[in-house]
Amino acid sequence: MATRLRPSNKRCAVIGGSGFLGRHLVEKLLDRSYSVSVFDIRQSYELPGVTFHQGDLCDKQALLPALKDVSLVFHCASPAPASDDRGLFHKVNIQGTRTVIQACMEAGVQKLVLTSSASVVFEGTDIKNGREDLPYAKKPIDYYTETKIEQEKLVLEACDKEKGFLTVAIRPHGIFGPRDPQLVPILVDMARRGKMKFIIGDGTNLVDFTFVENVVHGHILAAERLRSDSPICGKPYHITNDEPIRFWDFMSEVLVGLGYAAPRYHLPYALVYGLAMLLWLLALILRPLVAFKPTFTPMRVALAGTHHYYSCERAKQDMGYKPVVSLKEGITRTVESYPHLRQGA
Ligand SMILES: NC(=O)c1ccc[n+]([C@@H]2O[C@H](COP(=O)([O-])OP(=O)(O)OC[C@H]3O[C@@H](n4cnc5c(N)ncnc54)[C@H](O)[C@@H]3O)[C@@H](O)[C@H]2O)c1
Ligand SMILES: CC(C)CCC[C@@H](C)[C@H]1CC[C@H]2C3=C(CC[C@]12C)[C@@]1(C)CC[C@H](O)[C@@H](C(=O)O)[C@@H]1CC3
Repeated sequence: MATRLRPSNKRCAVIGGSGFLGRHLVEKLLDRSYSVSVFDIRQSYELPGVTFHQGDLCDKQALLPALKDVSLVFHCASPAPASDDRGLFHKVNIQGTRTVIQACMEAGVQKLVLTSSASVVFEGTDIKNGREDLPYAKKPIDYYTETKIEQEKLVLEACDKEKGFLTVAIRPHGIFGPRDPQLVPILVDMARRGKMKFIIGDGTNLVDFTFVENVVHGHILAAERLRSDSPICGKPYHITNDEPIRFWDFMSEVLVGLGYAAPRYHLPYALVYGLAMLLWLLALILRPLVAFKPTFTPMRVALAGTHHYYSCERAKQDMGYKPVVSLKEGITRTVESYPHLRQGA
């Protein structure tokens, strides 16, 4: 029996749908009666009703079948920030995003929602209640951020009402939640290796951490409000929990929740950042001989030791955004979702 086609505005594709954010987004879209196709370089799960297309987003011929009869595309694919692979970031986040835009236009996609990052304006100095009109970082701290800036520019510049191709960029910050591959698992690994005894700086720096369901909510709000008469066309939007928290309080709540000791002893921020820069340089010089990835990268230290939280006022104003899960509930649900990461597990 032919599958009953949903109205075109309920047919979407999620590029990067096998990932942490992507899978949560796919699950919520299914709940909201979208038909969903996933395009990803790997398949990490099966879900009834989801059509998987496996391939590299840099390959337009591989991408096009996933965009057939689709009006809305979410692009939330990126190499993992920890890979620190400049060539890969450029290939996927810049060249690959050009390919995504071309494929969307060829396939007649009407809306493209990009998952950008609030860090596109972060240069390692304090940002307090930063608004979207802050300039892009002139000296991004890492290659990942460097390419996320170019990626966002490409997508927002591609917005063309005359051609009926509308785009918007969502800038989450510090996404956490069940199945997160890079925040809690890395934190626990560091704790297990005895590297979480120290607080970098005075421990009072406020930051945004955003529970994944709030990020999903922001993406779907943007998608459903993206119309030619909408103010959001071609613009970036911060999506956070709107509850800045001390970075080290968040770390401690997660660690203690999983049975590990909270960091106790303070180390001067400038000292740790300087050491991280030296280690990064050493790793770069020795790369042809030996590959090692420092745990304390300049970006991680900068994020751990400075204020960086962002205003969601524009998203509240233009999309009616407000978080659907509180930080406290998000932390509780996240800790409960990682029994295998508990101390002694
Ligand atoms: N995790 C965070 O804290 C955070 C914060 C802000 C923004 N973001 C952005 O959110 C998006 C999703 O991040 P995540 O944390 O879910 O990461 P993730 O690594 O879990 O998911 C990324 C997905 O992209 C896929 N992918 C990578 N290269 C690909 C390619 N060449 N072709 C096809 N698929 C490819 C991966 O297989 C993976 O499934 C990314 O764009 C990231 O920059 C993440
Ligand atoms: C130095 C240690 C104490 C830090 C240990 C935890 C870190 C592994 C995470 C703490 C903040 C996280 C973070 C990201 C990656 C993992 C952490 C550094 C991002 C850089 C991931 C990519 C996103 O685009 C960034 C964003 O703007 O949201 C994240 C910022 C927070």
